Amino acid sequence: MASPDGEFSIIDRFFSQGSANGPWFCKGVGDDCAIIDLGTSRIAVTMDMLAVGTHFLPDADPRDIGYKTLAVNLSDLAAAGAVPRAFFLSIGLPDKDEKWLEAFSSGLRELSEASGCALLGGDTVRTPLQNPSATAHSPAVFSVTALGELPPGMGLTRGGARPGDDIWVSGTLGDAYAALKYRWGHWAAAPAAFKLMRRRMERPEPRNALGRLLLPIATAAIDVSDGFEQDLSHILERSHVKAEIEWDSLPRSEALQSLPLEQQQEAALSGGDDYELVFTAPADRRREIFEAGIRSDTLVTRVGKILAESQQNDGALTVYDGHRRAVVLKSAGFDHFA
Ligand SMILES: Nc1ncnc2c1ncn2[C@@H]1O[C@H](COP(=O)(O)OP(=O)(O)OP(=O)(O)O)[C@@H](O)[C@H]1O
Ligand SMILES: Cc1ncc(C[n+]2csc(CCOP(=O)(O)O)c2C)c(N)n1
Ligand SMILES: [Mg+2]
Repeated sequence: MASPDGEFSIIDRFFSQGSANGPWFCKGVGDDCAIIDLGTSRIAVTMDMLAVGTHFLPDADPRDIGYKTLAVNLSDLAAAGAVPRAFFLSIGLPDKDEKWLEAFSSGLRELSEASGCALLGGDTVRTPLQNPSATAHSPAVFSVTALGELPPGMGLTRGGARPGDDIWVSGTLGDAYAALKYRWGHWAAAPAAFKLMRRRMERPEPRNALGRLLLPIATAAIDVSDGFEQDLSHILERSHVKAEIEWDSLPRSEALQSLPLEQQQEAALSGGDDYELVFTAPADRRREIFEAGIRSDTLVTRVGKILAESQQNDGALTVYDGHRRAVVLKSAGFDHFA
């Protein structure tokens, strides 16, 4: 459920009314991508802005910052099932730090080449430091707009889940958040486990190959940026359904499983920064989904079921442990303003 003081209430109140004003048929604000229908084809468009301090630790490697800035946008295209084709980059620089720019642009280029998504334009401005005595002088904000291609009439959204559908997750959940908690000094982990989890935080793998294969199979999809529970709830709201999840079936890495259960639950259910896909599909498509997982070399795990809105359970989403007791969540997930 969105907080009345949070990020989503700002979007709802001030920025959700515009989609009827233009001539392009497009699904309205509220999905991972705007899907623009040009008749003979469709284009999925997404924009994600990132800031040092909010999305990256102040000492993050600028190569990883470049890589992740594009990766999180490709992840939104994956959630629509779109093939990444092009992106635009805006960047604010306090000064001309060539070493930083070299590293940032090489990380960006690495994923651009690997994904076939080309940098076609952007904007570069000076963003003076507000506090001249600040020691940090590396660029602070970057924004990418990414465009992906969809076949005519197609495109996954958050809105198509139906009662009886299975709920699936790609990859594993919780590693990036656990790495962040370790870096903040809040949690402990063995060095080898931290190394694996840190990689997941620094270099998320957008699931575009899987997303593309799910296009004719899945009924709804979203990528997990703000936390599994919160992001699945967006599917539930927009599809007007409820859901139940089996905690024991949620995919977790061995590294995460080395942490105490409470920490695993906080990280996997509400941590965020995973950039995995959560998607729904009818139960008779299971074999095709496993095949899509194999073809895209991506782990796919069935974690729960979509219920009708009228079906009895306490909230829209209940996560059950192995004894059929509801798992109580410590946090509602990431929100910039809540
Ligand atoms: N300032 C804004 N103006 C118009 N629409 C907005 C604005 N901010 C967000 N949105 C829209 O609100 C919806 C939810 O945004 P949100 O950023 O949560 O989605 P997301 O990009 O999938 O998530 P994340 O940013 O965590 O990757 C999206 O459809 C997005 O395009
Ligand atoms: C320094 C630091 N602090 C916090 C986090 C975690 N984090 C930041 S933004 C976000 C959600 C997605 O963002 P958005 O909704 O803007 O796309 C998450 C889970 C991090 N990675 N680094
Ligand atoms: Mg998204």
